Amino acid sequence: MNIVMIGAGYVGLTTGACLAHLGHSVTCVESDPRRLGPLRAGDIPIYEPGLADVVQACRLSGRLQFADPDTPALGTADVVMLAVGTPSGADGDIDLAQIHEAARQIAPRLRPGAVIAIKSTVVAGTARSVAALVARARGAGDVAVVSNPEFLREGSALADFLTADRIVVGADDPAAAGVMAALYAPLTEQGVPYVRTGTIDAELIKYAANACLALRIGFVNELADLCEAAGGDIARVTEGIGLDSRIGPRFLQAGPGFGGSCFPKDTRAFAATGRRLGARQTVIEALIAANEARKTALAGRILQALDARQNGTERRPRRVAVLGMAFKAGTDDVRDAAALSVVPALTAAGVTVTGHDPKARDQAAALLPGVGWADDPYDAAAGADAVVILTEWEEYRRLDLGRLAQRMSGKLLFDFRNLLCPDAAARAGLDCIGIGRAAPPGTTPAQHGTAPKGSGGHARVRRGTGWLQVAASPS
Ligand SMILES: NC(=O)c1ccc[n+]([C@@H]2O[C@H](COP(=O)([O-])OP(=O)(O)OC[C@H]3O[C@@H](n4cnc5c(N)ncnc54)[C@H](O)[C@@H]3O)[C@@H](O)[C@H]2O)c1
Ligand SMILES: O=c1ccn([C@@H]2O[C@H](COP(=O)(O)OP(=O)(O)O[C@H]3O[C@H](CO)[C@@H](O)[C@H](O)[C@H]3O)[C@@H](O)[C@H]2O)c(=O)[nH]1
Repeated sequence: MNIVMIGAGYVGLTTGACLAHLGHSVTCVESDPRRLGPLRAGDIPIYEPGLADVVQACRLSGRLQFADPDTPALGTADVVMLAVGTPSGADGDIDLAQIHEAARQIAPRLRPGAVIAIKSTVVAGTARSVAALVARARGAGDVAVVSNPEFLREGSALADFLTADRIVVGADDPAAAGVMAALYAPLTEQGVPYVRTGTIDAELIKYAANACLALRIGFVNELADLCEAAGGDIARVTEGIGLDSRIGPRFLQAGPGFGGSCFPKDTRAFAATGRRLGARQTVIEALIAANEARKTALAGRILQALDARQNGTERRPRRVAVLGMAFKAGTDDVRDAAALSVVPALTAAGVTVTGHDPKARDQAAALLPGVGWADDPYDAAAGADAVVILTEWEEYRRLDLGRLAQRMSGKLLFDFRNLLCPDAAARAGLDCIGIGRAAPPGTTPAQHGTAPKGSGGHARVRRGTGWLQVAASPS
């Protein structure tokens, strides 16, 4: 089939390359020259493991091409997929401007019977409103609009697409449903489950899936706080609950709070949809607040421990190495990453920050002025009072703690991904403060702050009898 993919970002590029890999003829259309330029030159403008090889192979086979929005490929497309951004707008609700703009651009140029498939994450009712927009632009209702949400994760996007847990297609038009079934036949013939619904249900499935996964993480993060307070160990507790087959072991890793381009924005849009339609999602509203407060409170925890290590009244400049800018390992994406909350709060408190990330340094540097950058974690740690791990990169899991300790001037190690063994850290002379387990003797136990109403986006972290004000994320 002839496919045109509008938007060659994390989803469009991966999905387009995978559809070409499955035998379709795909043109990826990109309006941003900073992305289109490298793609046309044979480079990949994002980091996604394995993607460069698939793109290269499909280009050479002639099944994958890159074009600007003027491409004639639109006129012969069987399916045009929209994989443009759907960021948060006012009040957390979705901003559909890119979807509407793309639909307006392509509508007059499609052949009758073509199908528009919305791959972007969009709120319930979007496919229907886009169908009306397209019909108005064409003066005819001869192009159907279906919902085909994407469930891939960054860092494992290829495998997530090619061996998906399920494909969801929401189509209100039977002929369009048939076209989509043919598109995905190479995967469904290999046993990938295929869920056919109406457009509204498909749109709701996407948000419900993300909300459900985010809730697990929100729950396990608060459970970690309880473990710390009670003297438990979150790893043992999640192992114990995860063996219940109704719960399962995945997505139970406590950490700095969920980030990325999807969970924060999609939970906000889900909650906003509930408010707009008079069906409040109060559980999700609480989750959003808890997750934001958690990220903000991390910096308070670091500052509190640094303060506790200052001797007497003399205050000397404090230095912190922050390892991990990406919102998770395996990607260069920093959207809503914990680092974007933690680092500005540290610098606002007068701390000198040196950052490191194996893939996301450039993206982070553009958003974090005033931060120094190091090429490896040991250089980042040089002279640092504390080292803070925010992303679960494999190279941080394998850190040589003795070497790290030698480079540092202090001995605080905040392992906010629980990558390291506290005993090994102690042997290296470091006080390793993880998530959801007892703090090492002599270090300050966790005290978890919240961002109370009217705090203007600042979190207050309980500190002795007073409150420490910590600047919130700019994101
Ligand atoms: N990133 C993920 O892991 C993921 C997974 C599933 C779903 N989603 C959803 O998929 C959508 C895209 O996400 P993303 O992370 O790939 O975003 P992205 O910002 O990386 O990519 C979107 C691309 O679309 C391009 N674009 C916008 N308007 C265009 C137009 N009219 N013509 C051509 N190109 C245009 C932009 O320049 C950009 O490169 C969002 O709705 C997101 O919620 C993302
Ligand atoms: O046990 C866990 C799992 C994840 N996270 C965090 O949760 C966030 C999201 O992680 P993940 O879901 O792995 O990455 P995404 O690439 O954002 O993928 C999510 O968002 C996509 C966009 O909607 C969906 O397609 C995917 O199915 C959904 O998993 C990151 O900050 C992770 O560090 C945890 O803290 N603990």
